[in-house]
Amino acid sequence: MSFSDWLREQCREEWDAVVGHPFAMAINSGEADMRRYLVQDFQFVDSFTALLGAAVAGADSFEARVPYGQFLGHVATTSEKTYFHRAIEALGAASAPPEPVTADFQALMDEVRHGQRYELVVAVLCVAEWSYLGWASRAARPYPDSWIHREWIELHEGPEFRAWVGFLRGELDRVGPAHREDVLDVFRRAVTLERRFFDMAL
Ligand SMILES: Cc1ncc(CN)c(N)n1
Repeated sequence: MSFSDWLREQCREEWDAVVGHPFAMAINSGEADMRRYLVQDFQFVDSFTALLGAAVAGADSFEARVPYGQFLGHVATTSEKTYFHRAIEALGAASAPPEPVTADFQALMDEVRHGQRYELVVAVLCVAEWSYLGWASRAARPYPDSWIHREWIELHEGPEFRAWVGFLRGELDRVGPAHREDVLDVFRRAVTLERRFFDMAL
């Protein structure tokens, strides 16, 4: 079993609650009310983008920095950024202050970013992306007609996103085992926050 598999096993109950969460399943069926969720998630993505920057800085080789840089460009400049703008406008969703779970998630991301421990930065990124692949890969085809649901699924599924998650898991497998307990602690906290985030949106 790889280290990332082992981490997931330690949090199996919470993990399954995230990837099978009723809100995620409602995204997959095109029935989720996305307003509150997206307004909060746009705030999550701000700290997430900063965390990607910390991964670029903290990685120990050029080969490792490049995928973070590529994904950073993806989130910050292209599909994901325009998705938020288009979707929030189409839904007529008013901006809102961070919910407690959003603030807690931002605090965890800021904590590991300021701590500058690459293995902990990767642990949070890996939970965020791997768990999203988990629920999105459960979506049945054809995807929903509603572009707001369909595009959100497509952003977290497909060959490119799978390769990105594979890269993150590989990094965690490479640098994590030397810091087993600390990595598990951060991984677990991030999984719990993912669950709470979907609870908030429901
Ligand atoms: C809360 C949350 N977690 C993960 C993702 C996937 N980047 C997200 N957009 N939002």
